Amino acid sequence: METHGEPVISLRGVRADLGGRPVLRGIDLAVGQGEVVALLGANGSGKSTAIRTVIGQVPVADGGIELFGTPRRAFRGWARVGYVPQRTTAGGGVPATVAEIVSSGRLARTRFGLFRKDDRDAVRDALEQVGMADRAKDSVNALSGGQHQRVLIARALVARPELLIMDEPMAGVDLVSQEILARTLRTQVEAGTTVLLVLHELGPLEPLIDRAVVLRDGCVVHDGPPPRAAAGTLRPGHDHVHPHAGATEPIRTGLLS
Ligand SMILES: Nc1ncnc2c1ncn2[C@@H]1O[C@H](COP(=O)(O)OP(=O)(O)OP(=O)(O)O)[C@@H](O)[C@H]1O
Repeated sequence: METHGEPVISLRGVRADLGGRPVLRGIDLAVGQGEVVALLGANGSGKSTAIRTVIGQVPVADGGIELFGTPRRAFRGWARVGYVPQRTTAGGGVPATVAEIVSSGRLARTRFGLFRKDDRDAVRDALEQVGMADRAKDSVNALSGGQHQRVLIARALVARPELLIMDEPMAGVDLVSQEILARTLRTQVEAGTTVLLVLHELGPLEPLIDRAVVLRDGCVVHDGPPPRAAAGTLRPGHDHVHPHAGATEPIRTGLLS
């Protein structure tokens, strides 16, 4: 997939260690403006770690990361980036309302932390996009997993980011919420938002994905057209042999093994 101008995200030779063990072993990855790139791979292949190096939550042992053409260490434009973490601890008993959680994503865009009409409108718009406007005053602890995920996505969208980074947005999400999330993402992509997302399988997001990058054991083993889910090869525990467009040899991506 061709990229347009300077990449929005660029990783070059990125290495990272966790618990004294190498987890990323020289990752090269570029995401161009307006591109939608899926990061795929088996459990433990380093997908979450890769995106956490991008947002600065995991230190880089070697290599370089740039965001919007600026070295990550010098990057200050975090209001341009929306991040949806893996949904494990989110909410975790914190007594916050849906509107409060979403508003927290707007702070970087407010002037002096004061919420003006624009900011309140943005919170309402984001909640409407994910179909949660009628739950604004409810405690997040009263929500289902899928509704919770919709709130986290609204929080990422409320600052109107140019780049959206999401870690398994569909994991543990019911069908209704999956459809709403797919629709929300389509709206973002149509508006030109750049997207990097970790996925376990392409699923309902497949039509939106421009490129798939497959990790295995901390290395990129495929970077190109998304593997065809329709071929029925995305079975957990099996190597996925993907016939690369134009290549004569099939590429063993080890998608979910
Ligand atoms: N904080 C940590 N300390 C030590 N090791 C870690 C830590 N976080 C992750 N790891 C290890 O790093 C490797 C990659 O983990 P990572 O979460 O990036 O994988 P993943 O591809 O996102 O997997 P999953 O699909 O299960 O989310 C795994 O072997 C994991 O056990």
